[in-house]
Amino acid sequence: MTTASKLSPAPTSSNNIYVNAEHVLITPAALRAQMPLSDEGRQFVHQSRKTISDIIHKRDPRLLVISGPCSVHDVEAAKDYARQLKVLHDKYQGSLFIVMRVYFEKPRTTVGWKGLINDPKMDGSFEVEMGLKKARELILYITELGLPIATEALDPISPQYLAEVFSWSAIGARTTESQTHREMASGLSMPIGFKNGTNGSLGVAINALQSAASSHHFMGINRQGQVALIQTRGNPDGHVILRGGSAPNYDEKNIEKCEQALAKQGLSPGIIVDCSHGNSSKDYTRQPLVAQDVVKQICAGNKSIIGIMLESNLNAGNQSSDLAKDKLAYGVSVTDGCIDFAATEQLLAETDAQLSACLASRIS
Ligand SMILES: O=C[C@H](O)[C@H](O)COP(=O)(O)O
Ligand SMILES: C=C(OP(=O)(O)O)C(=O)O
Repeated sequence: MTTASKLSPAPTSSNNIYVNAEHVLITPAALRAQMPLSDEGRQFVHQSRKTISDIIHKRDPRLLVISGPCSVHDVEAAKDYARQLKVLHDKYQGSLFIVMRVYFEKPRTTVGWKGLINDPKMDGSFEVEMGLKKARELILYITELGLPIATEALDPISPQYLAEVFSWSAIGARTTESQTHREMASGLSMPIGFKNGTNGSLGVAINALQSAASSHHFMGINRQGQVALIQTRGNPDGHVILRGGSAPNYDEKNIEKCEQALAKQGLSPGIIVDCSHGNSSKDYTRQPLVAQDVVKQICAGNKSIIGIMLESNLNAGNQSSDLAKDKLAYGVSVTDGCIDFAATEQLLAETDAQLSACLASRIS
């Protein structure tokens, strides 16, 4: 110990040194009571989850299509997108099971806007309670339309507020290796896809599948917002999402490599191809090319590919999330670039036409 004269004054607590403030939020139970999921909505989510599980386990030969904006920042534009996607959902239900990508939480490489829940006004005011309410309002609306919803499970607390409405979730490339996310996935009620790592590593996703299929005990919150010991059974509907890394990984060789890695661990081969991110080399216009290649593989006999993911919005490209509200273009992503709705519609029409011809051969 140095002498007292050399010591700086001790803080009054040795904890929270770098914490500026804490604000207590509405509890999950209170939010759910204020904005309830109807009985019909619950039944719809249950049925949608079951359909996705059937696709994963090859009891349903259709292709799962997860399509929607990289992130939601404008609830009205997202509703507009949902209404248009619902038409395609119904039209192509013979060959495709179309689910809307509704991403509220963005994992950033360094820093940046972290999504509608974290900062709904996009101005650094971080009104998280407003974000949770806007998110819940949107997913209840989409459910009422009769369109299933997919999201990324990033924050380990938000599922108590929203997850009852989601039919599918992803664990992202930046968190697939995280024990916290694997534990959370082991208790989530919907099928969960694990992305390969941002560097392309497949091993982290395979390890995650094994972990999330197992039972875990960990600290979390309950519906009343209390810290609780959560004990899970393990999620039986895990699968891999190939999203590419420094190079794409959707080609036949990489799909085969993934099938072999899954088989080696005794895991059933369920693979979704994310047509964006590393697989499009971050060029959104390449997404249809990726999807077409994947559909070609399926029609050539591949049985392990169960779905595709598209980053799609009303309008093409992206714009900065730093723009003033009145300068933001309608229906354009503020995160990764997206294909527009017309391109999405054309791609899904082509996919339906090609798959319809080879669907029967997918039933093993
Ligand atoms: O899907 C979205 C982005 O790729 C992800 O959130 C990372 O974004 P960033 O690298 O711009 O932070
Ligand atoms: C962040 C995403 O993807 P990834 O985790 O693959 O980077 C995403 O799908 O929005």
